[in-house]
Amino acid sequence: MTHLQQREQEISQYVVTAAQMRDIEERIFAAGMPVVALMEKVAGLISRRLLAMIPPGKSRVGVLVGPGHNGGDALVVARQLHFQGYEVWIYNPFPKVKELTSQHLQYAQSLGIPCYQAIEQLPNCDLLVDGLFGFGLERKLTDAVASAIDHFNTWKQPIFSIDLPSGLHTDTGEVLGTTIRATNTFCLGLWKQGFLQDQALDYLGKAELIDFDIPLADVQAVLQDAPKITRITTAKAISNLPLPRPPVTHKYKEGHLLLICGSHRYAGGAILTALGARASGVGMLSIAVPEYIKPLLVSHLPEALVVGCPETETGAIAHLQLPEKTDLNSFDAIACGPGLTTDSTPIVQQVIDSDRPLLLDADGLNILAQMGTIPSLQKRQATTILTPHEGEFKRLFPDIPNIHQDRVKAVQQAAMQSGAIVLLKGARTAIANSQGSVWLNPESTPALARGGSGDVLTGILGGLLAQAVKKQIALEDMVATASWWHSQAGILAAAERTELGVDAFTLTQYLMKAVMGNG
Ligand SMILES: NC(=O)C1=CN([C@@H]2O[C@H](COP(=O)(O)OP(=O)(O)OC[C@H]3O[C@@H](n4cnc5c(N)ncnc54)[C@H](O)[C@@H]3O)[C@@H](O)[C@H]2O)[C@@H](O)CC1
Ligand SMILES: Nc1ncnc2c1ncn2[C@@H]1O[C@H](COP(=O)(O)OP(=O)(O)O)[C@@H](O)[C@H]1O
Ligand SMILES: [K+]
Repeated sequence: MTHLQQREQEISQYVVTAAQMRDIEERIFAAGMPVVALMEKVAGLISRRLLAMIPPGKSRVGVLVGPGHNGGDALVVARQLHFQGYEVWIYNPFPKVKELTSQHLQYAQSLGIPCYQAIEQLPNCDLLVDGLFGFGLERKLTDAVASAIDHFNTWKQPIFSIDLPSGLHTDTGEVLGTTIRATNTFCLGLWKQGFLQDQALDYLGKAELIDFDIPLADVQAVLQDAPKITRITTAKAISNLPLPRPPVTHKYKEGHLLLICGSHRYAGGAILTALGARASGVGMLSIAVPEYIKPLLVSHLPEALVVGCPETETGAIAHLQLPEKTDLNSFDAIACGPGLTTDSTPIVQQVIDSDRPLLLDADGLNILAQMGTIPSLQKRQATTILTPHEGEFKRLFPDIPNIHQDRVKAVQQAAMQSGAIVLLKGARTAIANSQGSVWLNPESTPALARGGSGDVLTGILGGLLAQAVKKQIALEDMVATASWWHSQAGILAAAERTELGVDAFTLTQYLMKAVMGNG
């Protein structure tokens, strides 16, 4: 691996808030880096990326300049594009701007770059560079600036945002009044938390990190006391996989997973979960289902040990009937929930009472919510993992408000309340443990917004957990890896089959490819 690749891997795993970014920046300036030199450097990197991206023949550029250093960055970009032969117009409606920004504005004007205060004066451009606000935005946008942003959003031209689409909250990704809808965003220095929150995705366009050589020592110095927020990178996710296997091993050393899933009503969910578990490489897979659907599971997964259980009148599992000499202690991990219906309450209680690492999903979560025994999870001796989508999350944690406003905070609170590792599903899945550490999945695809794709995740994760227990890999890391794997398989499948082509069964068929392609 080259030095640059290593740097890219390291820097891309950090996620910061605006306050942390400011502290990091201050350390750099305090160490002697001149503010003006850093701005010149950062804007130079932005210009270089822009020049590589602007299609040939597109030479008319509008540059939107705000009152702070985001505006300063934009002015340096404007000057550099001007020297590259582009026709540049500046839009700056602010009567008062920061000192450095003001100097750049003065110099740009001295070069003959026109600067306008009113939108109407801005001629038709091929593209816009948005330097209105970056991480310094604190208040809601109103009045003239807000209507200017709304106006630019009606333009058809591409908009390249510097650092953040102007108007977006750096930490929560919330729209502060209104926000530029960017086609591309150049996130400066370190990934900001808002980039990994669902509500920001409509505005970010294609986001990329512009690394401007922030010393890792400064990042670590600022982040050490805060709860650790990690962006799940491919390199890290792959390194957590139980690969390579030791040459001398046997099936029980590679983890034994018990899946408890399915009902007459939801037989398919059991198959999808099991196929996800199969792809995880788990050494032994046992699947407890209602007796009636046992033949179905056997026909799909001939390698699995399928345990038919007595049924309720409604066709749900009434109670577990494990084979002779087997009890819950025989398993390295248990995954329980997909397709159970809410008639399998005693089973959920039984697995909670066990001392095995336990993953609860779907109806496992609904039953848990009905029982109202979340605090009792704290007493479990082994790790509990909850994987709710937003609906399940609200039923489980009704007192955590505003889940949409800040999913990172919501998942942290849920993990602390329950003592469990909580994986909150979504476009940008967020995972937290009870110590407040968070993992965010930066890439996924809306192709996964389909019934059954969560069942597949439960299978992958269950299978990885069983292996992690055997290999003493931190379970949090496995939860992060499972989330990454699930999304990458979706991305790969969607690339080959469009976003309409990724039904949950198809997704299971892309799981191995996703790892092989990144190995
Ligand atoms: N992170 C770094 O180390 C670097 C940051 N730089 C740039 O500096 C930016 C941050 O600069 P600033 O701290 O000056 O902040 P911004 O440029 O994001 O904007 C803050 C300015 O907007 C005003 N403001 C805030 N909310 C407002 C509202 N609702 N309506 C009207 N005005 C409002 C503030 O009073 C302040 O003047 C970054 O986003 C980035 O573009 C780069 O220049 C260099 C390196
Ligand atoms: N817009 C989206 N972008 C990316 N991933 C998504 C999106 N919508 C849903 N997903 C993912 O798809 C899965 C859906 O799971 P879930 O809601 O439990 O479905 P089901 O219960 O039908 O299997 C989750 O892993 C979720 O993160
Ligand atoms: K911006």
